[in-house]
Amino acid sequence: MSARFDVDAVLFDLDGTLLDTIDDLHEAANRMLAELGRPLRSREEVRNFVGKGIPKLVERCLAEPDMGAADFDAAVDVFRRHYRDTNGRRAVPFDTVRDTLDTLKARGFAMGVVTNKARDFTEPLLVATGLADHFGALVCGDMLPNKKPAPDMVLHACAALAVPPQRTLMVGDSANDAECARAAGVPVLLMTYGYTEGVPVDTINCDGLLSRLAELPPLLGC
Ligand SMILES: O=C(O)COP(=O)(O)O
Ligand SMILES: [Mg+2]
Repeated sequence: MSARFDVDAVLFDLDGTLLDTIDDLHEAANRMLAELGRPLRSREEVRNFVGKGIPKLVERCLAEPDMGAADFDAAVDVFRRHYRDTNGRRAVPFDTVRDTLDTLKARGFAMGVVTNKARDFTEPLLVATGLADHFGALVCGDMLPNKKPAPDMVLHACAALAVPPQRTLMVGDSANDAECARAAGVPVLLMTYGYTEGVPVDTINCDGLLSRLAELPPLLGC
């Protein structure tokens, strides 16, 4: 089968692309808000707040621009304490993720995860969901100075996999992934079911949309 993308490596976003993590994030956010005496957030609100890492999620949940730095840092610590407990409890791979990763691994593709989630939460989550063994590179939001949408994390993952950006494809769910990949010179596909910070996915500049990950292997020639 001819490949639409002639690549050796595939990089995946995590939240909203490989894993449905909203229930765990929502519960941790509302435990934090309850502990701080603030109004709770709906699942849909938290879904729209995910994408730029934990401090940004906490900032969006609180929506208190005048909060001092010390209080804000304390709120982030409260969120982290609760997320350590909820992380991985209800998170599950989206439909066809596991089988597709197995297929690509068997076909010899190098694979990496590029997520704005912090490393301390990403590693146990990949283990809890049984995905950890698929990836030769893991680049998390607190490992480099610049998170997605800056290109740094994708370039770092390419270097770690020893595959040049022009032989790599990114699969994500948000404008953060699309802009990051584009800036790194990597083509990018977006899942239609993910977390887009409230932006309609079909308005984001990318190389194509997938409604389930099983649509990916044929585009890579398998
Ligand atoms: O932690 C986040 O805000 C989003 O994580 P992601 O980059 O895996 O979508
Ligand atoms: Mg995402």
